[in-house]
Amino acid sequence: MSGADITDSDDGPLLEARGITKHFGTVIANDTVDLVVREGEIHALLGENGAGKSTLVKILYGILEPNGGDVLWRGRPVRLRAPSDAQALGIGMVFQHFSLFEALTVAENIALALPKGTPVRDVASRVREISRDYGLPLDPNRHVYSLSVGERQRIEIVRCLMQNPRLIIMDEPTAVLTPQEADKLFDTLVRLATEGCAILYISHRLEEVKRICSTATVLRRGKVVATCDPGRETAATLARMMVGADIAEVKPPGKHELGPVRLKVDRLSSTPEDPLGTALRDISFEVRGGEILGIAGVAGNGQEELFQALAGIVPASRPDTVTIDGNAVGRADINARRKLGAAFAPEERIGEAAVARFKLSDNVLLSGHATEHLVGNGIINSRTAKAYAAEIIQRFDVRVGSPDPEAGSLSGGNLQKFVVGREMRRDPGVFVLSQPTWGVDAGAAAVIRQALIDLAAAGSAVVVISQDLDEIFQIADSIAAISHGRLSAAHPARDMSMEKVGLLMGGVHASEPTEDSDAA
Ligand SMILES: Nc1ncnc2c1ncn2[C@@H]1O[C@H](COP(=O)(O)OP(=O)(O)OP(=O)(O)O)[C@@H](O)[C@H]1O
Repeated sequence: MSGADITDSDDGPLLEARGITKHFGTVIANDTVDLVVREGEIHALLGENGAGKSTLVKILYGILEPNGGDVLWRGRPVRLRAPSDAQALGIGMVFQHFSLFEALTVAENIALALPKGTPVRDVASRVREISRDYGLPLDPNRHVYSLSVGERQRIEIVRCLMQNPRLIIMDEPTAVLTPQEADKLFDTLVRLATEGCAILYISHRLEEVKRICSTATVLRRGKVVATCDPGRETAATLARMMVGADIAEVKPPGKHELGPVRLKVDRLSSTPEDPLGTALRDISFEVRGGEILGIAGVAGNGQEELFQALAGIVPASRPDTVTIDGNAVGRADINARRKLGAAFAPEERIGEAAVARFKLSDNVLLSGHATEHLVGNGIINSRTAKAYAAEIIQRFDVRVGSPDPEAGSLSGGNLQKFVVGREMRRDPGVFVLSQPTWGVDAGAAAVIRQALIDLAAAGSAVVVISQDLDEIFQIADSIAAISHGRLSAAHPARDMSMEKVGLLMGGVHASEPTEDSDAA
């Protein structure tokens, strides 16, 4: 793409949404929303969870049809019935969850998105060109399974760029990236913007919005409540626009005595069932009562496998590989571990943590049935389950359209609040969470982080597996990093810096020799 072929239109802004309204049953997800996106601007779309951001961009990309309002492209009304209509205009979208085939190469994956019959060889040379021009290093012949999450995202971006877009929509693109990868992405976006391409950018990370976006439209409960230049705001003023009130500051864990070891992992190694998974190699650590251990790492380095081993979803080879409050549970399943007072909140909300077609009260049963008297004599106590769901909704400010909706109708961040809240209400003695605030807005993230700090202060042992280093530094007492299935030693958070953790995430410890003593 060259800057020369992008001409400013006298007809109107690149994209304009006028009075867009979208209902889901009784929920008004977008309420007469106006939005103007101009050529060459990086435009943030901000709002707390459930504010209507995803709904709006799905309408602009032709995935959803609005109930009312108009979309104008260069001043002319357009109807977007499918993504192909949006693409034909020059609108591209980079999704948060990538739809790539692991067993195919980069070039083969991209060819699938192009008109039939485009030779893979031609695609490969275009990929090389684009990746060189935009500073997006990508080898077209590599297989997707061998790539990091950052590299996978680059495929989506290159795929998008091959269609010569005038507007790129990005939904939380940095949530899965290391700080270094995020910096590279920002360079690319700024470069694209200089060439006239517009970017509509959804992010809950307000500091990065301040850094790269020149305009922001703020949504609250489906309505536009502000447009501003984020560079002239502080993260706090932006958050206030989103929420309509000040956000509570997370109070860092004060000095406190640690209790006895509550979770112990001893020489955990594993061979993944999934050939594309990561083998865990000789992982050992301890977490005491009162302690939050933050495990940093780029996705795909064994986090999922570690979570599954801790939760008992995949049993270890020896009972004493995992010990909870002195009980050797390495071979025990998740319910046996829950009965010992442990709780687990996985990264995947739909499928693993919650069932989309179940009501929230039924989702309470999913993890609570083993421990909470929700099932007696084979009969489900649905009244109690409903009361628990209502309690979680209230405490974690889960935004719902009706008192007990299906999990699948919640926005991503609201479902995450529900899942974390469901486990938290059981006051677990050992609590393991993966990406606890992924996709959660600043206000709700503060509530979740504070709740974890308070839980630890009351004597629980907490493990937070997270790619968000700000989060780890905000809440953890000690920090380790996982890379290529190996876990570094844990260090007190006060002795760590972003750079040190970044290096560990990059695997400086992974080449240290260790004995694989527990390979299953
Ligand atoms: N398919 C659906 N069925 C019912 N309600 C829905 C559906 N999709 C979205 N909603 C509701 O519409 C509202 C807006 O949701 P949307 O996903 O657009 O919010 P968001 O701003 O993108 O939130 P998040 O930051 O959590 O992703 C929410 O109340 C949500 O529950």
